[in-house]
Amino acid sequence: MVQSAVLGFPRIGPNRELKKITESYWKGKASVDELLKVGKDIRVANWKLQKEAGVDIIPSNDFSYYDQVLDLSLLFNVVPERYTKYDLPLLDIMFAMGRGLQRKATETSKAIDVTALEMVKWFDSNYHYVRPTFSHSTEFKLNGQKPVDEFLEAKELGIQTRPVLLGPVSFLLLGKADKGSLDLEPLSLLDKLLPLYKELLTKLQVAGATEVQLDEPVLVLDLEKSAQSAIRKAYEYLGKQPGLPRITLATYFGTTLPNLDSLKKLPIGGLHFDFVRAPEQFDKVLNIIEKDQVLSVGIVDGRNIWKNNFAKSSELVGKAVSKLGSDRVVVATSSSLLHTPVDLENEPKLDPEIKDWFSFATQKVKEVVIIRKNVAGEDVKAELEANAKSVASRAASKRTNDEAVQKRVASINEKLSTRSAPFAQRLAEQKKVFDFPLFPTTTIGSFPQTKDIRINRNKFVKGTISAEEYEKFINSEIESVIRFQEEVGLDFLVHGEPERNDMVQYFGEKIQGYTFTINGWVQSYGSRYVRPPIIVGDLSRPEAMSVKESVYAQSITTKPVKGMLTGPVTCLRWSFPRDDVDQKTQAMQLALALRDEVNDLEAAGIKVIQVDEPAIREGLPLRAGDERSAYLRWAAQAFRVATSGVQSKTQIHSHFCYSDLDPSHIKALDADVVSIEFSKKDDPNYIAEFKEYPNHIGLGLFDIHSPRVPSKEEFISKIENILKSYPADKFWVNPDCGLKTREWDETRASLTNMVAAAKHFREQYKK
Ligand code: MET
Ligand SMILES: [Zn+2]
Repeated sequence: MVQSAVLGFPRIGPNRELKKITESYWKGKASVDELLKVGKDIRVANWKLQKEAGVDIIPSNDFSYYDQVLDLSLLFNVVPERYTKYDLPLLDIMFAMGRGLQRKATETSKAIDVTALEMVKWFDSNYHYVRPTFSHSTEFKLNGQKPVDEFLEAKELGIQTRPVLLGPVSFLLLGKADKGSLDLEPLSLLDKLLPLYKELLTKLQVAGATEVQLDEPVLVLDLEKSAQSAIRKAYEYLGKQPGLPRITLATYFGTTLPNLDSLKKLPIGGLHFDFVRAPEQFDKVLNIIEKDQVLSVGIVDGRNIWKNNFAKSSELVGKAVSKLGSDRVVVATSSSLLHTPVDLENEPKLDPEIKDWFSFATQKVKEVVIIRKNVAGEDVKAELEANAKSVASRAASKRTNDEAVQKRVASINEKLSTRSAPFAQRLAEQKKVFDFPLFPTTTIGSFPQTKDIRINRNKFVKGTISAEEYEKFINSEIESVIRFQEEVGLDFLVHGEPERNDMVQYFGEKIQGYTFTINGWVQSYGSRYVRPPIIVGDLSRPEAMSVKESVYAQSITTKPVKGMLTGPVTCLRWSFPRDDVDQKTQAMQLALALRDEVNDLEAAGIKVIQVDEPAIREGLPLRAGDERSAYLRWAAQAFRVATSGVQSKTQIHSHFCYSDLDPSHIKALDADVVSIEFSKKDDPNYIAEFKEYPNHIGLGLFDIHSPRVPSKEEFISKIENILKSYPADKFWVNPDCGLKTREWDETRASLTNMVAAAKHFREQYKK
C-alpha cells in the first residue's frame, strides 16, 4: 500500500507557545520545568494531529528549543571549549551556543561572557541554523539522547514515529572549523563521526524505532567529488550495519541530478526527493530506485502556502506507483513543514475567496493523506472536487491581474535602472551636503522594540486607540530614539522603525496585491518568528508608506536621518511568493513601487535613503550556472530600479546580513554605502575580499543577536584587524544589523563603546 509521510512539522505551537516560554526562561521568569512542559505539549499535540489526520509516517526529533542543527552539535559533543568551562546544564550550554551568554559574577558563580556561534541561512530559506563549529580538540561522543527520548515520548502515546536527523555529510559540510583550527577540513571528521550515528541509531532501534529519516540536503548543492564519495561512504557504512532501523535518505530544496550517481545502489531503505522544487529529476530518479527501496515523493510544498493541486500530484505519484508498485511509494511533503505557518484555521480575518487558495502546515498534513488515498483508489471524490474548484477559482480571479502594473514592468529599461552619475561624482556631491568625518558611525535602522511599542501597536490594530493617538505615540518614540542617538554621538541617524512590526510585513500591508495573516508565524531563528505576507496578485503602491515618519524624524534634528525601506528582493524573498508568475516579474513590480517611495522621500527632504536587501544572498540559486547569473542580474537591477530615480547628491545605502556575502553579489547594486553583517567573520581572507567593493562599506562590528556588550577595546581591536587589509577612507562603523531584538541597556552600552572606538581611530588618522 502507498503510504503518506510528513518530513517535519512546525514546532513553535499554534499560538507561538514556544517563543513565549523560551523568552521567559531566558529572563529567569519561567523555570526549566515549565519550559520543558511546553515543549512536550507541543510535541504531543503535533503527533496527535498527524495521527488523527491519518499520516502513516510521522516524524519525531523535528522538535527543537532553538535549532535542530544546534541540537545535533550538542548531541555529538561538537561544543567548543569556551561553552563548557562554566558548568552550565546542557540546555543552557545549548542556548549559550545559539545566542551567547553574559552573566555577572555572583557569590556562588563566576562571571560568564561568551559569544554565540555563527548563524547561517538554511539553504535558500529564511530559516537560520547555528553552524557546527569543529576544532582539533572536538571529541565526538553522545551527549544525552534527545532523539531517543522524543521517540519514546511518542511511543508512550501509542504513536510510532520516524526520528529525523540531519545526516552526517550535511552536518559536516554545513559546519566550519573554529578559530585556531582553521586548517581543519570538517569532512575529514567523517570517520570519527559515523560510529556515533551508528551508536545513536542502535539506541533508537533498541527503543523500538524501525525507520529513521536522515536528511542530506547538501545533495542539492554543487558537491565536490570528495563530498559525493563521503555520501557513498556514510550510507554504505550505516546501511550495512545489521539490525539498525531502515534509513530513508531525504533531500530537498532542489535537484539532485548532478549528484545522483552517489545515490545509486546504496544499501538503504529509501530515498526522498523534492519534486515540487525540482520536478525535472523525476524520470532519472525513478530509474535509480532499487528493488528493495522505497521512493518518497515530495509533492506537498513545504516552502509555500498554496493549496496543492491534487489532480496533478496524484498523476505524478501514480506514475511512480506504476513503475515501482504501490508498496514502494510514499506520498510526502517536499521538505519539513517548518517553513509554513501552523494552521489556516487560525486566520479568521482572511478574505474567504483568497483563503480558499491557501494551505498551511495542518492542512498540508491532510493533503498528503488525501493524495495517498486518491492514488490508492479510496473514495476522496468530494475532496478532489472541492480542490479542483479552488484551483480554478484562483486561476480565473480578477484579484490577481492589474494591467497598469504589467505595462509599467514592461517599460523598465537601462536608463530607468542607472543612476545619473558614477559613484566618484556622487560622493563628491554628497560630501558637499553632509560634512562626514572619517569612520562615520551609524546603525542599521531599528531600535529596541519594547513591550510598550507592542502594546500600543496592538491597541491601534484593535482600535482601542485612535490613529492620532497612535501617531503621537510613534512620534514620541521617534523623538526619544533621535535624542538617544545624538547623546551617544552617532553621525547618521535613523528613526528607529517603531511603527514596523516587521520590515517586510509593514510594507506588505501597504502594497496592493499582498495579503497578510494574523497568525501565520514561521520560525526564522531561535525564538524569532516572522509572519511573511503573501503575494496574491500584481503589486502596486497606492500611497506613500514611510514618508511621514522619516520626515518627522528629520524635522527634529540637524543630523542626517536615513529614510529606511525594505528592498524589492527582500520583500519578495520574505513573502510567500506567487507560484503562477515568475520571481523576476514580482521583484520588478516591487521595485517600481519602492522607486515611487524613494522618490517621494527625496522630494520630502530626506537626503540619505537606505534600501535593505538582507535577503539578496539567500535568493541565490543553490547551484552555480545560468540560473544563478540571471538571478544576480535581475536582483541587482530591481535594486537599481528602486534607487536610481534620485539625484546624485542623495546618498543611497543598502544593508545585507545573515549570510556569506560575496562582494561580487552586490557590486552591481551600485549603492553609495553598504553595511554588512561581519562581526563573526574575522577571517582575514574574507575581509580582504571586501577590498574589491568599490564604494563605501561598513563591516558590522557587533553581533545584534546576542545581549553581549563588547568593550571599547574590543571594538578597537576589531577595527584594527580589519584596517590591516581594508582602506580607512571607505570604512563606516556600524553594528551587524538592526537592534530591534535587543534591550535598551545593552544597546546604549554597545553603541557608546562603538562610537568611542570610531573616535579613537578618527584621532589616530588625523595625524
Ligand atoms: C534583517 S535586516 C534589518 C534591517 C532593518 N533596517 C533593521 O534595522 O531592523
Ligand atoms: Zn540585517
